[in-house]
Amino acid sequence: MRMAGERIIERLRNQIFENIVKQDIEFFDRNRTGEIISRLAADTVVVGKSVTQNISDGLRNGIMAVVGTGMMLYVNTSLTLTMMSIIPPIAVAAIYYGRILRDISAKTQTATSHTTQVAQEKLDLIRTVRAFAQENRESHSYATETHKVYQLSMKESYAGATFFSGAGFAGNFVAMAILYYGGSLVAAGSITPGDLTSFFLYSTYVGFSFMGLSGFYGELMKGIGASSRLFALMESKGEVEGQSSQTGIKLEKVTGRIEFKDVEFAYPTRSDAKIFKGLSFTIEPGTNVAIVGKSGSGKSTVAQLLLRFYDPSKGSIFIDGIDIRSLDGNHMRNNIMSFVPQEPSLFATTIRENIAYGRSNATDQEIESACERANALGFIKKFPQGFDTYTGEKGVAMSGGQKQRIAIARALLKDPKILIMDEATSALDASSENLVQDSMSQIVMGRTVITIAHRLSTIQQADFIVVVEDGRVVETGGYDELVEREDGKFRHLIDAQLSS
Ligand SMILES: Nc1ncnc2c1ncn2[C@@H]1O[C@H](COP(=O)(O)OP(=O)(O)OP(=O)(O)O)[C@@H](O)[C@H]1O
Repeated sequence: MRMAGERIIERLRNQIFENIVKQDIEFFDRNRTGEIISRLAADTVVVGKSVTQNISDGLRNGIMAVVGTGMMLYVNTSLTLTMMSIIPPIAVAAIYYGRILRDISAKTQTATSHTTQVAQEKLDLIRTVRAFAQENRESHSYATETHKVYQLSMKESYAGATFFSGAGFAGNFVAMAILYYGGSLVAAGSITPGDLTSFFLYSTYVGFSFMGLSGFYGELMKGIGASSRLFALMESKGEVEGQSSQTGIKLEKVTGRIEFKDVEFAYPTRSDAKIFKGLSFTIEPGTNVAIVGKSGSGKSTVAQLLLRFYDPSKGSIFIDGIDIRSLDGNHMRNNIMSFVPQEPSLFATTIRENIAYGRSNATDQEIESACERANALGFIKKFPQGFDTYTGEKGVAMSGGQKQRIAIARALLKDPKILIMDEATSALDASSENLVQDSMSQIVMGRTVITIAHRLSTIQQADFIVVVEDGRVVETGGYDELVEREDGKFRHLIDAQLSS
């Protein structure tokens, strides 16, 4: 029974995590995922306990109660009815107790996961906390959260103490009633002293079984309280169909032509703030294009839409003339595109595993070659442990520039037809930036590259520049051509950057 229960829980947990990983990006924007994950773990423990331990306890106590009652009836019916008079009030009390436990359990699970979320968030930002000398404030906020869990646990204890002491008192009262009534039956010669003794023993067993069943019911209700969130997570589905599904067209031969056509978009969490109001531009295969614009103009959002983290509310995005909504999202991201995010975060593992992420079968030679093209090989080889160097949680043991070059190498290893670099050189110092810029000719070779550029100094090598403003494309052209336009938008951006 226990093994089967554990297997059910294991499957449940894996399925739910799989479901969470496949949610649309919006799910992660809306929810505090740390809280969900810790709640998932806490809920699974409670439900697991409920399924594995209590079902076997429940079965054992149920069988004992039925057999014991049969034996009691066999000895004496009226004594059995006296004994049974205790059941209706205890059953009613048990139902109330179960409901209270279910509600407290749900609240405790939420409070516990919130506590973990608070701790995780504060510890993730420990450098900021320390830099602003806010350790005491954060300790206090954690203590406040744990106090809520404590208060709920106390409530659960009070409810348990009230129910079990009440039930115990009623049980003792009935035991005395049986002795009194049984004694009078013995005195009247209706039953023998032996019958009364055996009846009393049976009733003790039955009493214990009923108490066990009440406890089982309480634990079951706790499990139900904890499982409601698990089932909600299992059933939750994202709004962007197919974002992570493996259905749709799998493009095998891609030239890398990209077209945004009349794209309108607002982030689901801020649906009234339109980022794009008819964005249209075309990128020819094999070109190196820079998207520029003021801060907050939506440059990074272009990458998010192209990667299909979100779908436009109007208009379409095409790759080689095919609407990306009809493509297999997984296949597209795995085989056609690579992405270097604005703030590359690394997994807490070795440099090698970070680079091979997404292509775990890559050979050492392929990894080295990708690093060479990203100008990362030099610094990696200087580490005593080379590719086996541990990058720290989220890559904290690497400098910003090193993280970016590792992220570029990771993207290049997949040899994508479309490479999206979201300000990929912003954390590099001047000399590292020059190194990456020097290797740009190797990076762009044979693919379409979209550089989402904040620092305009980094885009001189771009074949084509797209200027975004107020949700639309306001200018396009080559670097020299745009710089020469006296009243041009790009020229204004350059002037503004030079004077800042
Ligand atoms: N996940 C999100 N949910 C809601 N709004 C968002 C989200 N991400 C970005 N935004 C908003 O969308 C707008 C465009 O953001 P985006 O990051 O695309 O700008 P950007 O041009 O890349 O800016 P920067 O150059 O400063 O990085 C901003 O106003 C931003 O606040």
